[in-house]
Amino acid sequence: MEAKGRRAGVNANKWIDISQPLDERTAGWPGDTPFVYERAWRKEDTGSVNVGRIRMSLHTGTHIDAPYHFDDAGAKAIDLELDVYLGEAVVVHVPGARAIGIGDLSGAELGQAARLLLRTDAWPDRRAFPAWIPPVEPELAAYLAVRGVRLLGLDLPSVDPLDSKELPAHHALAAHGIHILEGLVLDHVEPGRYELAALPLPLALADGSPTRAALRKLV
Ligand SMILES: Nc1ccccc1C(=O)C[C@H](N)C(=O)O
Ligand SMILES: [Zn+2]
Ligand SMILES: [Zn+2]
Repeated sequence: MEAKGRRAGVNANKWIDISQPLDERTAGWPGDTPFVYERAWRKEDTGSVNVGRIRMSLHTGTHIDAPYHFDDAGAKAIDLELDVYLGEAVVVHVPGARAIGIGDLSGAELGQAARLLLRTDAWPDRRAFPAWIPPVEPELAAYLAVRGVRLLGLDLPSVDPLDSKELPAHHALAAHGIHILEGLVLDHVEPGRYELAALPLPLALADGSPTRAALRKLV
């Protein structure tokens, strides 16, 4: 007989939410479409149900970038391989970095994980868009690709400087087959090995997708 608390769904090793809540106060990219939820139909009126609709930039809160975001010939959200967004991930703490490069990861245990999540702590107040973020150095892409990394996630709204037009890190990562997950919440996550789930929506034409990202400690 299974011990109490060990049944499926009541496991002590719970999934941890690492997503930003989406509401009117979520800090979007300056000038981009703000998040709005509204009830298209109200239960008072329909007699049966509330039916909501949302309007938002796909790059709001916790989201993935489809390559089409920065490459007109790039893959759309629906085309992205599910395996990239499900599986073992390593969380590495890189606090206080001016930029995130190979040197910041040399001491880290990347192990066999194909997914690397960087906890920078550089966006402490997520209700306001940051004035500055530490960018990912494009040279990191080749270093990670050699180690088998296929997804780079971080607790920042971009992997490039906020005013960048060339987006060197986005392009370098894509050129090395590394997908991008932005806007994570990792304040409460200790470095280590986890299982990650962060699937994009099957948006057929889209340049990105919001995602509900979650981690579970690997034991
Ligand atoms: N929403 C925008 C509007 C204008 C210019 C850039 C963005 C971005 O979102 C860039 C960011 N590096 C991103 O991939 O999420
Ligand atoms: Zn994005
Ligand atoms: Zn991006």
